[in-house]
Amino acid sequence: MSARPIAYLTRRETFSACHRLHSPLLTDEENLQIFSKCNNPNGHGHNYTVEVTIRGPIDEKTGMVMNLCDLKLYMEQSIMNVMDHKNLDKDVPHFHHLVSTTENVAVFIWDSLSAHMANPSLLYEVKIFETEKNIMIYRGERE
Ligand SMILES: Nc1nc2c(c(=O)[nH]1)N=C([C@H](O)[C@H](O)COP(=O)(O)OP(=O)(O)OP(=O)(O)O)CN2
Ligand SMILES: [Zn+2]
Repeated sequence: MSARPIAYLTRRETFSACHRLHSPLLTDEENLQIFSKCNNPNGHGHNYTVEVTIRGPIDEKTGMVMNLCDLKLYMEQSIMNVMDHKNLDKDVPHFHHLVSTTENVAVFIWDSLSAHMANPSLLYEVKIFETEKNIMIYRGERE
């Protein structure tokens, strides 16, 4: 029996949210110095694009790594229902005490997807375009 080919499957979603960069671990002065305009108490918004990539063997019977309908559902549960048209800092409990940088948003999405997926070991990458110029990647690595 020959080894099954490994493929990568990506689905993209976009969501809109507002936030303010303010860390509870820093003083008000430090927050202003580090985050400058992004520390404005009025907050600001982004149209985020998120790409979730699945990596795994192509099933010989279904011809799929994962059914895209399942990935769509996982992304709705983990991303769209939780963050779309929300204030990340006020509406998402995870960010009540954690600064809502895109790095932290990416880790939050990874952990949330892992909790919803039938086989979380297939999750390969979460990539977020915060703006057209600012892009974050998280692959579940920790040190
Ligand atoms: N490491 C991080 N640094 C910054 C983050 C972040 O999430 N991680 N976030 C911000 C701000 O929230 C915001 O995203 C910065 O936006 P802005 O400077 O407006 O974005 P652009 O670089 O695309 O804007 P231009 O002014 O057109 O260059 C800041 N830092
Ligand atoms: Zn921002």
